[in-house]
Amino acid sequence: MFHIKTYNQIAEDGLRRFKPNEYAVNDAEQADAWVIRSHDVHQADIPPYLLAIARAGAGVNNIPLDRLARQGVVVFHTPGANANAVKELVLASMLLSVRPILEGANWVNNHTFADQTSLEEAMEQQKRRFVGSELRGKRVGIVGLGAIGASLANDLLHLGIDVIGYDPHLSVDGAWNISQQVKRAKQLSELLADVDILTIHMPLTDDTRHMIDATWFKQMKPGATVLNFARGELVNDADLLEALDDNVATYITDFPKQVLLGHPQVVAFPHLGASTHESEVNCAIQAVDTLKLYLETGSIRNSANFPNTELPYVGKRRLAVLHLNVPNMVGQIASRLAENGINIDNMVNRSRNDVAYTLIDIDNHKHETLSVNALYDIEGVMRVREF
Ligand SMILES: NC(=O)C1=CN([C@@H]2O[C@H](COP(=O)(O)OP(=O)(O)OC[C@H]3O[C@@H](n4cnc5c(N)ncnc54)[C@H](O)[C@@H]3O)[C@@H](O)[C@H]2O)C=CC1
Ligand SMILES: O=C(O)C(=O)COP(=O)(O)O
Repeated sequence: MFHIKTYNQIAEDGLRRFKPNEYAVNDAEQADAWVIRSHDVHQADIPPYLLAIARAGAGVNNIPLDRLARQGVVVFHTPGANANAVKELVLASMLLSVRPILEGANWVNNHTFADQTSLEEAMEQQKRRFVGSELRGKRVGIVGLGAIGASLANDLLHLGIDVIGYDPHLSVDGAWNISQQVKRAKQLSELLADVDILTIHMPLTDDTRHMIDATWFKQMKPGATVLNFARGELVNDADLLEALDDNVATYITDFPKQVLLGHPQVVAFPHLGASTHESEVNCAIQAVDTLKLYLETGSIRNSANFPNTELPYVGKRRLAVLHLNVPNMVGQIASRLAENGINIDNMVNRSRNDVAYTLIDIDNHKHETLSVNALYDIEGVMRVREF
């Protein structure tokens, strides 16, 4: 029986995939794994028995990935599972940025009129205040062409928008998802100087924190709009406030900051990007399925801190070893097994940055006295599991 603890609102459709005879959800403090969304793991105590954390969502900046990797805790996330929800909110925000839709709705809702005739007269007289412009023909710059950025780029083309993208780390697979009509900026400056709307879709990392600062804003056209549905900490708020007094007309974000609240040129949502029923279900299902795969077979899919490592589970005795990525680990593991008279039947070893993972299927008949302690003796082994 595995024990699972959840943080945040995780869709029932996902949690139901934990079969009650094999999993207990939120019934014990000592959980083998957590399922979370934006819960801040940086401040959390990580118990030694925790095997994995599954983030039902894309961004993993709320999780100390490297520290957990060295503790042998595998972190999963759900790439692309909420991209459509974010994209649709970004599209809505782009429409809000060119037409004073909210202002018009607020005006009509916040007034009282003597009768229908006076309502209609007032409307006809006031509507000139709410004239906007169209998205068609505008130029939009997208920074980060991953699941959200790529899907957005393709849809914007259908709206008659000129799209230019920048992503220095774009994978070949990622590039295949993007229409050839999307222009590629080789330098960020090519994009910034030229767009009416800039939208950010890159992850928050130590390299990107506060990256969007005065050097970006100063290159932008007067009257430009900046959309940030990625993370608040990507932006230097002081520089943004100066830019809003200067050339940037509007900032629309999913990540409100105290210093920006109430600013007349700022529209902020309470982190609603992934909050659709469809996206919550997609994320929860993907998170639970990858977690179950790991807990039940040792295979790692969609991890954010360990290499993806899959070995079909054929019911043989299996050892799963999380270890540092240093020379001769596989040799040492194989020697220990040989010393114990154990024959390796099938094996896979993958590495990622400082850590690595070795999955070994062993001969079913010769292992009965095997103790995983023999492998823990090897320096650099973080965790050994037996199936
Ligand atoms: N508002 C919300 O509720 C949500 C926000 N997000 C945020 O959006 C981010 C992106 O999400 P996805 O598109 O699903 O992730 P993704 O991993 O598919 O795409 C991120 C892209 O950013 C690119 N990138 C990395 N560093 C870059 C840089 N310095 N300059 C330009 N591009 C760079 C990567 O190469 C990748 O193609 C997430 O990391 C998360 O922070 C994601 C989902 C929901
Ligand atoms: O997936 C992401 O990166 C998100 O920002 C969504 O966050 P949430 O699951 O709504 O707390």
